[in-house]
Amino acid sequence: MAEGGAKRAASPTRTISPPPLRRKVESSINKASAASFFAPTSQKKPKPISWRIVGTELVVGKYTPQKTSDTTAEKNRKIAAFDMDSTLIKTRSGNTFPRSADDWQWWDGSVAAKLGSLHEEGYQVVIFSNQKKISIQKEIKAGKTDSKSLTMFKEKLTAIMSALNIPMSVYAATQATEYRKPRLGMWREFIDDYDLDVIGIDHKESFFVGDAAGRPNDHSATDLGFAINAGLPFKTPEEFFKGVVEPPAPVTLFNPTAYIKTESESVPIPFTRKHPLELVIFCGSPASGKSTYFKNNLEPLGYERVNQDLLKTRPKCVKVAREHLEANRSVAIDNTNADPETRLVWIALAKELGVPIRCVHFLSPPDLCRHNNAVRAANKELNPEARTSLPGIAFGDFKRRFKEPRVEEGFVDVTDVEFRFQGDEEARRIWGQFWV
Ligand SMILES: Nc1ncnc2c1ncn2[C@@H]1O[C@H](COP(=O)(O)OP(=O)(O)OP(=O)(O)O)[C@@H](O)[C@H]1O
Repeated sequence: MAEGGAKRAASPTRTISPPPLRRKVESSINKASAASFFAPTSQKKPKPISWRIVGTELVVGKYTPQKTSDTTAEKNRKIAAFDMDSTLIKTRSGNTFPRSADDWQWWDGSVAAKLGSLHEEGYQVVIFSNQKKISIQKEIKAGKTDSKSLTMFKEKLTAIMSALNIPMSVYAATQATEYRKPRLGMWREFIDDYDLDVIGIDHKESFFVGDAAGRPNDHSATDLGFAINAGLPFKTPEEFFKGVVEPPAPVTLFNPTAYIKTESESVPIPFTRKHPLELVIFCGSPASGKSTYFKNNLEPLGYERVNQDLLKTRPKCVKVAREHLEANRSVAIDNTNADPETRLVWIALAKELGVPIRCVHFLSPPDLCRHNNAVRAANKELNPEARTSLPGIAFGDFKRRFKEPRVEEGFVDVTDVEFRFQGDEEARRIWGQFWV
């Protein structure tokens, strides 16, 4: 379990075809700003554990026993990957969250021996954990190195990895960025750290074990989604450590593949111009696909784009839209325009200038918009305007204000737009993963 929640019995292994091993996603994180790569804490006497902090979002620990034999294959390596909380360990106190660094015990009596055997069998052992309770940002800003929560995490992992005493590493995502499971940032970082794109991974023999499997009492399905994204067979701790078998649980994460249509289906009905000069306003949630739609459909027809994220204020938007219309250039207002009051500003402008006004309404549901938001923030190449991740409140605010646009408000027409994925194979591979 990543950050609290209930757990249940097992589901059988699921296997899916692996994605290409590695793709250079331009992280929003400046790696140069990260602490030196696995720098030992002392130059004189290297300790078995080294730590690396990436930005404020990822903690990486690597444990190398003093006396160890390298059992891993030089080619096509087998990976034994685990979630941590409620998978390898649980609290001793019985609390959902640990009280102190020593508030842990093995999740099951078989854990330590089993991980030791995996090492003997040539597996590379790694932990991928969501740890949003660890705070880094505040302390870095204050010029300190470690927060209390980070110190506690390091102490706990030092004890766990020392007890196992096998070569292993831990990746902990501290914020809701590209590193957070089910997203693949930690997996990519791991592949990068161990040159696994060169060495190769035996996906059939590798696996990921986690308790967030989407079963009725699970707090989420982020572990299952992570395994599917990484192309790893998935097991629950009950199945892996106790041999319990249960029917597969449905993946309860937002599955974007429903929006990826076949080639012929994926061509949206084209937007057509109705008047030589017109004002078009968009209405749709943040990250519903408005700007992408403009770029694909209206820009080629010669419409000018007015967008408040770029122009900052509504009066500025009105001023720029007016200038375009007075110069005989059709305009699209690429804002959310959630309610009739906001839309009235544009209807009034159109009326004043004697220009017909139309509305394009984006039907993308909230979970799709959240998905788009996460994909956009984490992938530079799918994010031409370098947008950062919008907070959840942005979606709630839209929902609260939203009133469906109607022709009676003063529009010539209202065009409903269903989301259809458009992009090349690489964009489809990224966008088609579980993100939220
Ligand atoms: N038709 C599409 N096909 C594939 N991906 C899309 C499509 N539309 C949007 N996306 C993805 O969703 C992200 C968000 O879309 P976009 O920026 O167009 O939304 P928006 O409604 O303009 O957002 P905002 O209101 O926050 O400005 C894009 O960066 C892109 O990754």
